[in-house]
Amino acid sequence: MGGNIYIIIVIIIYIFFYICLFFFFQLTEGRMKADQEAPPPSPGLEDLAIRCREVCRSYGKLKVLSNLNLTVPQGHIYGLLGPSGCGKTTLLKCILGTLKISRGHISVLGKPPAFPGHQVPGRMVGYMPQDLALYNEFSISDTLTFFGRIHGLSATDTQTRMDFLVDFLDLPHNRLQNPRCALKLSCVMCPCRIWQHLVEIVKTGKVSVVITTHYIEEARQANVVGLMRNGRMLAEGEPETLMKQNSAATLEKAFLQLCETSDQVGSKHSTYPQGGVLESGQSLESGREESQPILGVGPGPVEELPKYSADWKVRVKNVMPKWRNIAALIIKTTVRMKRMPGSLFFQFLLPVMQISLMCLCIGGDPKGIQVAVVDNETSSSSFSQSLLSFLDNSSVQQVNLSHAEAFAGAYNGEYWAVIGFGKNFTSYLTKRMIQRQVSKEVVDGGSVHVWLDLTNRQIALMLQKKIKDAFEVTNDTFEEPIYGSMNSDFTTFVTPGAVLSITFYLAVGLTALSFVIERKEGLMERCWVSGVSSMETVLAYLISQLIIISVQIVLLLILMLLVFKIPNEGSLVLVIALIVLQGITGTSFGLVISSAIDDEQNATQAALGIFYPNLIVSGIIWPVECIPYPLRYISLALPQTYASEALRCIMYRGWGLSRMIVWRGFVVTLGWNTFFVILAIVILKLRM
Ligand SMILES: Nc1ncnc2c1ncn2[C@@H]1O[C@H](COP(=O)(O)OP(=O)(O)OP(=O)(O)O)[C@@H](O)[C@H]1O
Repeated sequence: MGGNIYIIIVIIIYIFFYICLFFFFQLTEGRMKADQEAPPPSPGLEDLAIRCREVCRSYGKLKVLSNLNLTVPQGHIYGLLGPSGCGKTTLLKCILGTLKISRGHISVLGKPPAFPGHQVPGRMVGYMPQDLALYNEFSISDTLTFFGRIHGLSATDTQTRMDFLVDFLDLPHNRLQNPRCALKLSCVMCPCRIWQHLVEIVKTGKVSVVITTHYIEEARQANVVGLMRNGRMLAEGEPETLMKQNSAATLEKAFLQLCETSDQVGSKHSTYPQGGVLESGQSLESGREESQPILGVGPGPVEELPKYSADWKVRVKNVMPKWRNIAALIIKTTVRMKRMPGSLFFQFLLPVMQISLMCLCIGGDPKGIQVAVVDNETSSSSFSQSLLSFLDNSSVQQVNLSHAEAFAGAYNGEYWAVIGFGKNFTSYLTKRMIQRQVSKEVVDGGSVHVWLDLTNRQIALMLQKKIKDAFEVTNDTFEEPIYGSMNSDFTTFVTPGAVLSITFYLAVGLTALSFVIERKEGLMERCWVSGVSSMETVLAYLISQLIIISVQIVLLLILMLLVFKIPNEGSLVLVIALIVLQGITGTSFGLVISSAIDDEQNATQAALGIFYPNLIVSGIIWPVECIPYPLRYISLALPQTYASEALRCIMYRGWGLSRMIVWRGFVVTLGWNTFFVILAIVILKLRM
C-alpha cells in the first residue's frame, strides 16, 4: 500500500514535470522564433504584408542571407527572383517562422513570425514548396482534409474548397488519385489560369502572394519583383520600372544589368562563399557589401520603432497544446497506416515473429545428442544397465561401442561424450555402498567415467546435468523452489528482457525512419508552416506509436502466456504498463535520432549501432552479475537493465509496486523517456 502511494506521488510529479516542461518549451518557442527585441514597425506598416530589414541568416559558416531588405505591400503579387541557391527558400522559411534569423527584423502582417498569438505560421499563411511535399499515400481528398483540419476548417468549408479546387485545377474527379501527380499535371496544364486566379484574389487587398522562381521572365505579371543575388536584394520595384531603369527589353536582361552594376560597385571580394547558378549563366563570384538595393524600395530612413508585446492571456493560450493539431496528425498517421497495409502488417507481426523464434530456438534443451557408451559389464542385470536406463532418452542418444570405437568417434566429432563402466562396476559399487572403507581401486572401479567434448558449453552443461540427474547416488533433495519452477530454462530468463528490447527497438526504428522521411520530404515543414508546433508533432508521434504498441503487446502477451506458457505470477496490468512505457521510450529515442540525423540510411545505422551493445550490456541475454565492474555501472544506467529486472520480478516472483526493484524499473523508464523527449524537442528547435 505504502509503495503504491509512493508510485502515485512519483507519477503525479512526473506529469507535473511534463506540464512545466511543455509550458517552458511553448513559451520559449515564441521567443526563439520571434525577434521581439528587434526594431519593428514604421508608419504605414499595416499596409505591408511582409517587411524584412537587415536580415541575416547562416547555415554554419555559410552566410546565406546578408543584410537583406524586402517589402511586400498588402494586396500585391510579389515575384522573388534570383538564381538557384541565392537564398530564396531560406528567406521564405525565415518569413514563415520555420527558420530563425541570425540578425535583423522580419514582420509579417504586422508582427514578427511566430509571435505569441500570431497566426504566422498558421492559418494566415498558405505555403506551396517547390517539391510539393505531399503525402504519397494520400489521395487528393485525404490531403485536403488533413490540411483543412490543421487550419481549423469545418468539414463543410473543407468540402467547399475541395470542390472549388477540383473544378479550378481540373483535378480528376476520382479523388483517390495521388495529389502529387494531379497537382503537377494541373500546374503544367493550366499555369495561365493559376496566374489569373492569383491576380483575382489579391484584388481584394486582403491577400498578398509571394512567388519565387529562378525563371525570371515568368514573373512579368507580378505587381512587384525583388531581384536577389548571393543572399542580397539587388533591386525591388515594378517589373516595367526595373526594365526601364536598366534600359532592358526583358526582366532577365534587367537582372543581368543589375548584376554587372553590382559587380562594378561591389567590393573586391565576396563574403558569400557559395553562390547559385543562373539559368543564363552569369558570374556569381562577386557581391555587394552594402545592404541597400541598387534600385527601388530600400529600407528608407532610420525608423523609430515600438517594441512588440503580447498579453499574458494570449501567451497562455499560445502555450496550450492545440488538440486539433495533435488529432489531425494522429488521424493522418492512421490514414497513412491504412493506406500501407503491408507496413502495418509488418509492424504488428514482427515482434510476434521475433518472440516466437526466440522461444522456439533459444533456451530449450538440446535434443538427440549422441553419446558413446562403453559398458564393460556383460550381465543384463548389472547396475550399469539400470543407471543407463535413467538417462533422458529424448535428449541423449546412447550408442554402445567398444573403448577404441567410442574414442575414435568422439575425436571425429561424432559423439559429444563417452560414458564408461568398468568390468566389475556392479560389485565395486555395491562394496562402496556397504563398506565404510574401500580401496582406491574399488572407488575407481565403482565410478562412472565421463569424457566430455567441451567445445560447446551449452551442450556439455546439459549432458553434465542429465548424467548427474540419472546417476546420482547420494540423494541431495532440492525442495520446492521459493520462486520459479524446477523446469525453468534459459527462455524463462531471457523472455522478459527480450520483449522489452523488441518493443523498444521496433519503436526506435520505425519512428526514426518515418520521422526522418517526413522531414526530408518537407512534409513536416509544411505542417509547421500550417501552425503545428514541434511539441505537438512529438506528442502526436508518441500517441500514434502508442496505438501500434498496444496492438503489438496484445499479440505478444497472447503468444507468450498462452502459446509458449511463459509463467506470469504478477499483475498483468503492471506487465502491460512496463512494456508500453518501454515502447514509448523507444519512440522518444527514435525522435532523438531522427531530429539529429537528416537521412534515413544514417538514422537506421544509428539505431542498429546502438541496438547490439544495449542488448548485450543490459543483462537481457546474460545476467548483469556476470558483467565486469566498470561496465556494470554503464549497464545499470541503460534504459532496459532495471526495467528487465522489474519485469522478471513481476512475472516470476509476483511482486508489485511496493517492491523497490519493481518501481525502480518504472522510474528509470520514465526518466529515460523524459530525457529523450526533452532532447528531441531541443534538437528540433535548435535545428529549425
Ligand atoms: N539546411 C541547409 N544546410 C546547409 N546549407 C543549406 C541548407 N539549406 C540551404 N542551404 C544552402 O544555402 C544556399 C541557399 O539555398 P536556398 O535553398 O535558400 O536557395 P534558393 O535560392 O531557394 O535555391 P533554389 O531555387 O534552387 O531552391 C545554398 O547554397 C544551399 O546549398
